[in-house]
Amino acid sequence: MRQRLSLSLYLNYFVHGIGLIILAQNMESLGKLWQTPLATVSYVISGVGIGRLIAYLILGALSDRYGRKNFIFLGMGCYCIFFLGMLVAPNIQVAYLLAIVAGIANSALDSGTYTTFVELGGSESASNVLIKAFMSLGEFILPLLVASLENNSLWFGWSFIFAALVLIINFFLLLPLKFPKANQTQSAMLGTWKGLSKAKKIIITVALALYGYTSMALMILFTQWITMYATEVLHMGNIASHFLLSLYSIGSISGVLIMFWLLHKHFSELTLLVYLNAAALISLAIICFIHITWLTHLAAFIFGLTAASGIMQVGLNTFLKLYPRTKGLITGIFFTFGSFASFTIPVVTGWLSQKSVAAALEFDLLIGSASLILVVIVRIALGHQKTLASSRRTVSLLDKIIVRLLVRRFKAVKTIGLLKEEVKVPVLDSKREEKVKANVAANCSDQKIVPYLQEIYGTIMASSRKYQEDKRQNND
Ligand SMILES: O=C(O)C(=O)C[C@]1(C(=O)O)C=C[C@@H](O)C=C1
Repeated sequence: MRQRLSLSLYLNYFVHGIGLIILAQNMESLGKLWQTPLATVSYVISGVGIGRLIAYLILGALSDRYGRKNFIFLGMGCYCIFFLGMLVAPNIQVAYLLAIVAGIANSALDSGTYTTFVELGGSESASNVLIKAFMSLGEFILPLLVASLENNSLWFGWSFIFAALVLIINFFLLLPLKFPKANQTQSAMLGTWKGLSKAKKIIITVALALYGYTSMALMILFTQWITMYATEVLHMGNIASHFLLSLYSIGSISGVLIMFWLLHKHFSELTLLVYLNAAALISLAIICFIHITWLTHLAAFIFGLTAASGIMQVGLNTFLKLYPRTKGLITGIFFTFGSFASFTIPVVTGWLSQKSVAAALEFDLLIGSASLILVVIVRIALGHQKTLASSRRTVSLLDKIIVRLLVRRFKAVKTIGLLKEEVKVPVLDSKREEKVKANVAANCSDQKIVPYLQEIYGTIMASSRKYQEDKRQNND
């Protein structure tokens, strides 16, 4: 059941990946449909950003109250209206409204899905990072679909209908599935805020919200300017310049898979964020300052591998863990900051590019530095988090070591047993046992737990005796 639910949630994001670029990929056909120039179609795309900006906060907060499933259905419904409506939109005004509906769809899906994955428990960060992988899959497949429709002289609208159909099928798959209860404090998150001063809580909250902006801005700015930077500043050819973006995409998909694996291995999320943001910044600096072709290629790949590996999703996840009772609202706040980035970055960099394209890309260094500083602040302020899950990991690790040591102890006990047998001495040696318990007390740094440890040693020695006696009886 849980797997079916996850799969359906991911399928929505495959369609969302298509939705993200379907207008840009069909600009010419849509321009003809509405009899408008390309620039006007591009203006319609900005409606998606407006929709997101309006909807995130409201829908996020509402999803805490009215259930995740309803909001996922709302998102799917809005996306269907967008995909099918665009094909019959009579004019640019209606198209703009539909673009806003797509933005609302995006917000509704996000506020219902990211929260559900956290509520499903388990390796929730890894799940939320996989959302990014499904988006990339949609973004990868749509251009191929559009190109093959074009090559076969088929109607461009089929790609829109394909996306709507997947959503309709998914609606029926999702309908019977049960969702986990919303906003239950997950046991794995207990104690996350414990022991933090109010000032620290405010600092962490503000830093994570701002990270919603910087982590989104870092990617958007790069994808918007890298091709032009390569042609104008690095004097690369047309194909080589476009290839940089492909390398970034390949890096991104690989990065998401690596991130998924690392999170499954229970790597510390915040430590990962610090390393990945640092690596993204270094690769960006290489592209900006060291103009050697092969190095630029490698750096573009590494930038995708790090900056677009789902570090935004991991940031959101940390944020959600801190506010387990208002996850929808937190998702809304985080993505509102992200939407604000998709709105302001094109404006700021457009203005900077009037000076030079290099200045536009170099602005990403500033964003990357801010991102790194923010995750370092959160990392330091939160310190080493002692959650139920992390403490259990520590216990498991220590148990592994203890078992190894006990195996060695039993080997020594076996030898003692054989030696005692040779000289016909009984197995039980009460004096020696008293001495062992006294040693435990002497070696223990916390006197309060001495009686517990001595009790454990009583059991260990009883088992040792039994082991020695069994060996005697079996003559081995
Ligand atoms: O030292 C011994 O004589 C042992 O056999 C080992 C050991 C122990 O586990 O430490 C086990 C049984 C004895 O009663 C005392 C100690």
